[in-house]
Amino acid sequence: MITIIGSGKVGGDAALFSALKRLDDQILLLDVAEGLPQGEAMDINHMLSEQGIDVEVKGSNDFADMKGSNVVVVVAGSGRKPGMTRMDLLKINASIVKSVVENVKKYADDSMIIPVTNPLDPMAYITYKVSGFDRSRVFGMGGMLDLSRFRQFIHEATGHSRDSIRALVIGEHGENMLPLPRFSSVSGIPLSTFLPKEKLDELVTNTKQVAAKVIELKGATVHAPGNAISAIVESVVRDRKQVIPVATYLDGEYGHSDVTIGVPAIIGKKGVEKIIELDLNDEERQVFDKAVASVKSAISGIEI
Ligand SMILES: NC(=O)c1ccc[n+]([C@@H]2O[C@H](COP(=O)([O-])OP(=O)(O)OC[C@H]3O[C@@H](n4cnc5c(N)ncnc54)[C@H](O)[C@@H]3O)[C@@H](O)[C@H]2O)c1
Repeated sequence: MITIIGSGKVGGDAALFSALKRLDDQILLLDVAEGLPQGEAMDINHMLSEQGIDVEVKGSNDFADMKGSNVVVVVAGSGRKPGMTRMDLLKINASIVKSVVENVKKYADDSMIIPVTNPLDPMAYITYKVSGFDRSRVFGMGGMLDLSRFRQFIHEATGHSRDSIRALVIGEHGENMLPLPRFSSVSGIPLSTFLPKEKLDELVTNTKQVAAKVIELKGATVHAPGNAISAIVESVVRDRKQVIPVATYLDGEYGHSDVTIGVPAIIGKKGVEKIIELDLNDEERQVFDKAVASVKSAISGIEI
């Protein structure tokens, strides 16, 4: 069973995409808001009925219902309002994530947890610490979404099919994210073959800023994060061993310890099966280290 805790905009969409991809026979939506997960589940089940898909989506306010889950997505909490940074959400969401993870520990202590609530990297740290799970079982979704945005900008700039574009974004899911043109390609051919440096710099800047633009225009980002969650869940449940940037706990990798930050990792049925260490150049390393410092500073302000 896949459990999604937080049945708001992103949680609802993650359930929808997961059901359409038939990632499990049972998907549970949990929320503290009475009626919301039940209504969301009914709405999705009605759609699945027309599609002829035998995935059962259930909505509940009872955390005990997550017993038996192999994957738990934590997307409970407030979202960014226009003008807010992800860090503004830190204090509000830290206590929500702590209490939710206590429940995951209580009812689904064999599961993997995918934190999504923002600010993502500190929330992934809280999740890791509060759960006490092995670090391979806690990996946050942030970079997967950022890379889909980077991919879209590359598609717009080159005109090449989205299918042929591979992109990578690591670091903080926030102001210090690190889109990596050097590790992105069109059909395996480096991006620099297609676009001059100034254009690549522009795409990097746009990738960092576009979430705020979507929030300004429609109030929240919904479909791209919902889909990105389902992509990570898919790599786990189908043991695809895809290389996906996830916010996971570093223990010496990239020269850092005791911090949770976006790095590329092989994601399969055992969760994070291997962290891939890229040979970053000086410029990239500087941004990555700044991201680590930013997350460490956020973490230091939270009582766990
Ligand atoms: N990591 C990412 O890439 C990414 C992308 C988009 C959104 N987010 C984050 O995801 C979170 C949710 O965003 P949203 O737009 O779906 O918000 P939303 O307000 O639509 O939904 C959040 C839901 O969480 C529920 N909730 C609050 N406290 C809870 C608790 N203790 N237990 C269970 N449920 C609880 C609320 O009732 C609400 O239904 C936000 O923090 C947002 O910033 C992260």
